[in-house]
Amino acid sequence: MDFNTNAEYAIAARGVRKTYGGSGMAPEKEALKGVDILVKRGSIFGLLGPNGAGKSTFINILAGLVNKTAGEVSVWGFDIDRNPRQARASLGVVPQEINMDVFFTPLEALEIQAGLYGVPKNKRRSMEILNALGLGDKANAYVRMLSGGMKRRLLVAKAMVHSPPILILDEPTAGVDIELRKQLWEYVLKLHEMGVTIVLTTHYLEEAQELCEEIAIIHNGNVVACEPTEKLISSLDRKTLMVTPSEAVDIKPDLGPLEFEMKSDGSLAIAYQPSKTQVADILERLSGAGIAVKDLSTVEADLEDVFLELTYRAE
Ligand SMILES: Nc1ncnc2c1ncn2[C@@H]1O[C@H](COP(=O)(O)OP(=O)(O)OP(=O)(O)O)[C@@H](O)[C@H]1O
Repeated sequence: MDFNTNAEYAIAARGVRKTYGGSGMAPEKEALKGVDILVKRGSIFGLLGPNGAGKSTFINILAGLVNKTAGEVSVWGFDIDRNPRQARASLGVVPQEINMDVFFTPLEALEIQAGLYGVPKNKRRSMEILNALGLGDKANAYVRMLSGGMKRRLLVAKAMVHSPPILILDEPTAGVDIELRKQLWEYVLKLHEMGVTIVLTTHYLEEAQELCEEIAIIHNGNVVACEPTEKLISSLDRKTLMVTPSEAVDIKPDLGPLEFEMKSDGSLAIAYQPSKTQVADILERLSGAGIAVKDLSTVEADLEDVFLELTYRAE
């Protein structure tokens, strides 16, 4: 990794460690154990990891809310130790929890937030942001009257008041139904099209696979992978061959060392490693077992397989 050209990166983190001090009976906790992460400018980057992996700790360090124990971090080219203000001004963070003063209207909430960030009145874009997030017609409604999905979009709006080039979303769709999730992503993608770099943490592998160009997987405070999504998935040497036999197979056929599963619709799902086994070999075994093939297709591994393999390897 090349850390000297930070200008190319929205976020460059090297050797980041965080040890939370113990208190009372609680021992010290090493939440990050030397994390290297590079996020390209203009990309959509996914930070994945099981509960307690260290994702929030990493984001809180970027946002200046948690002090790292060691390592270097720059945000939009600003070192978070030497230029904390510029670094902080370069990102907007959408928190996990909906924590808003429900007695304000969305417009007021944005104006207050802009004030906190010192955005001069003539530079504020509150209405523009509300419109972009589909909240224009709710500008003057009380926040407590908004639906859960609208409140989440308002959180995104609040994070954007100072026009940061990077938007960080911490578990933005946890507990959000599919329709609202789709809507939220539409708006986030709109911001991305406008040039905003997006970093999101998620437990939803499918979501990360669909949206993120690059993915880092954190496990137990270590980065176990940080690669373009496609590469990550293709690095996994695992595929499944789905076979529909011409005639129903009643008893479990003898396919030698091949691992397979008989599905309720009569098809066979045969797992194989493309580097070691050719589809032709599998077909030969099927033929040897007296199974004629009516149809077949291959299924690529997905992020879930990668995730399981990497986190398993890292145990
Ligand atoms: N303030 C704190 N003091 C002590 N330990 C902490 C503190 N904050 C987090 N931890 C511990 O550090 C580890 C990493 O936590 P962190 O919240 O960063 O994980 P995460 O990946 O964001 O998990 P989640 O997906 O549940 O939010 C966990 O073991 C957690 O218990």
